[in-house]
Amino acid sequence: MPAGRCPEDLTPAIDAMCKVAKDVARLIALGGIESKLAEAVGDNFGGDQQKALDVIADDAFAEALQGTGVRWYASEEQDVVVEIDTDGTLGLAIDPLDGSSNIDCNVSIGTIWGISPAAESGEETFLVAGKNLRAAGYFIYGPQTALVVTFGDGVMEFILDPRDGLFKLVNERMMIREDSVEFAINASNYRHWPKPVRAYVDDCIAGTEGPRERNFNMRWVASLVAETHRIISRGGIFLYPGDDRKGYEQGRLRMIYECAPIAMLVEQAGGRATNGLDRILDRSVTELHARTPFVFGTADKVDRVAAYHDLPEQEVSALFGSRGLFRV
Ligand SMILES: O=P(O)(O)OC[C@H]1O[C@](O)(COP(=O)(O)O)[C@@H](O)[C@@H]1O
Ligand SMILES: [Mg+2]
Ligand SMILES: [Mg+2]
Repeated sequence: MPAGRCPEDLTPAIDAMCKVAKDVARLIALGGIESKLAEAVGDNFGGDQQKALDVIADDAFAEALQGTGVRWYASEEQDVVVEIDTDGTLGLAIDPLDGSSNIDCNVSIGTIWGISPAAESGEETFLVAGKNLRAAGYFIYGPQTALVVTFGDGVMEFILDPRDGLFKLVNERMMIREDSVEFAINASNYRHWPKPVRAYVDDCIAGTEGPRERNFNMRWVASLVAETHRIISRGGIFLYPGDDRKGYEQGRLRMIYECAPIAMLVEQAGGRATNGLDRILDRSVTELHARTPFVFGTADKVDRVAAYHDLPEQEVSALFGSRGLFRV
């Protein structure tokens, strides 16, 4: 990363992660030729199947972060917080490989991370509100490998130049556009969603004939990183609500190493990130792998989702779908 763009005490950790991201990108490019990266190798603490690349990426980041000032390492792929460097002053939370279900089909995947001040224990470091984060970012491994990062003063985008292996600054201040008509949600779970979420999506789908009086478009990549990159690049809204499936009461996404870092990036790009109602960065969880419902994107769209939660019961039920209160 070019000098002066990153706080000095974070530079060794960020540089180390950039080196690993380059290796991971190369490994992904060789997937299927040299190794079977999507092969199932076990289960993680959250009950998800671990793919070979999940474990390779986790090992590589944990090793590279040694001696970079990181004391506590909280990873999706580790049962508990790991102490890397007793003298370190930082805590690093990481989803080493996001979008694992896309490894075998050549679709964008990524790495999400957030850095906070280290406290005396791993729990005290990570079981606090996300507004404590000093930096957050993701690497996206797609047609281009990119780093999108914030240190609390806007969001920068760097693209990896394969000719010299350097991350080059291409966007000094990414801002979420407000005019997008795209929403992202896994619609196969429609019947499980809470009524306000169904009502919100019903109204998008109703298009010009519904209360929104405009047509919308839908995208679902199933890689949070890819979804975030699209929304930060051109606007829209993402929803992964809690639903009535067993184990999905708080949705699917994990607060500490997925939602909080993405929420910081989204806010720094002028957007909003909530659990449907409340700001993600004001909330904390009581377990390392705890999940949270997650809604983020263009501010007015995210606010609108919260407003649907405040509508009276009859306004969000299927039989009274006119959303009269929104029309007046
Ligand atoms: O398969 P679903 O339920 O649509 O969930 C997709 C979501 O799960 C995730 O893949 C979870 O992340 P991991 O791959 O790191 O477990 C997100 O990237 C994505 O948004
Ligand atoms: Mg993930
Ligand atoms: Mg993951």
